[in-house]
Amino acid sequence: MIITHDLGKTYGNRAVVDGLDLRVPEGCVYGFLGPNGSGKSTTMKMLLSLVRPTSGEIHIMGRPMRRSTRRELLGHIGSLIESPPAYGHLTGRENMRLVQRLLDLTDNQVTQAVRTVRLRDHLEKKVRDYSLGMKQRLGLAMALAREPRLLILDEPTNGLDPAGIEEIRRLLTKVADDGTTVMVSSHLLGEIDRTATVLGILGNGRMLFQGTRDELFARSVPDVLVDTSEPQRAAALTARWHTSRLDGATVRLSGLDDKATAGVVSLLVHEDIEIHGVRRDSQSLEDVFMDLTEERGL
Ligand SMILES: Nc1ncnc2c1ncn2[C@@H]1O[C@H](COP(=O)(O)OP(=O)(O)OP(=O)(O)O)[C@@H](O)[C@H]1O
Repeated sequence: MIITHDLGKTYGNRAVVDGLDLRVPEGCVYGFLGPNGSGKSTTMKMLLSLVRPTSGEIHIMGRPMRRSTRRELLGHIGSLIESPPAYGHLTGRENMRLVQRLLDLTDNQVTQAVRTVRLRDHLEKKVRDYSLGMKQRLGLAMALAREPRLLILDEPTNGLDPAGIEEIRRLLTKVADDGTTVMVSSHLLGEIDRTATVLGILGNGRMLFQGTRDELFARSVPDVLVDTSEPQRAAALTARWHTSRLDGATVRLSGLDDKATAGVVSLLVHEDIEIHGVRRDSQSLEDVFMDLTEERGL
């Protein structure tokens, strides 16, 4: 649905987005993750022609994004970038009517969008009296009303309470089930992890990882835990080659593959250190994400 080649944006002499090759498959929920300032918003704005790329190419729905194709392509894309777009002094219904006129939509399209985000009972209220979650849902209804093939959402869960976050997650899954491809950004893995079928992780404007959750897990090497009667000495001996730290009576070693683990065990045995157990720690996806982003010094 979205393919970019070497997409880049430079402000001054700073590359904010650098050599990005995005692959967003049709029909997926693509979770676009990265710490604050990593370039997610800038990338999404380039996809929407709100920011001009410094380099690279964008293909959406199999067609290059150019001046000649932009209007038509954008007609198939719904988006929510930064704060919710509605006017506070108007009611939800009045805001939806504005969008309807602007995009020449049918009554049915508007009704359906409002039903999807479950705002039917709040349409007569002024938007300034909406909660943040309701404002986000109205923004989503505005993006959905045109029945887009692609939905691009920048941090839609930002600032929401757990119930609001759950509501957005549920909505995105439903929208994707109905056939719309969704690209959604967040700086918190936990907020979109279970909703996203494909993940793209950005750090300092570069793609650190792109693939499924299983593929992300497969790339990670869980810590090795060594139980021993002499943890201090074992940690000191292994610290020379590996990141090791004491965890009570256990030495925790990071980044060891199977061969390196065998090397460490053999070293400790050679030094007459009694080993009671060696095992791999279990990891959450959050750990993997943190490892990946911290590794690159973000
Ligand atoms: N118009 C601009 N001029 C100069 N620098 C900019 C401009 N827009 C963004 N930046 C810088 O580019 C970097 C990436 O910003 P961007 O908003 O794309 O990141 P982000 O990953 O979306 O982060 P956040 O979650 O904080 O929005 C930031 O350091 C930001 O200060």
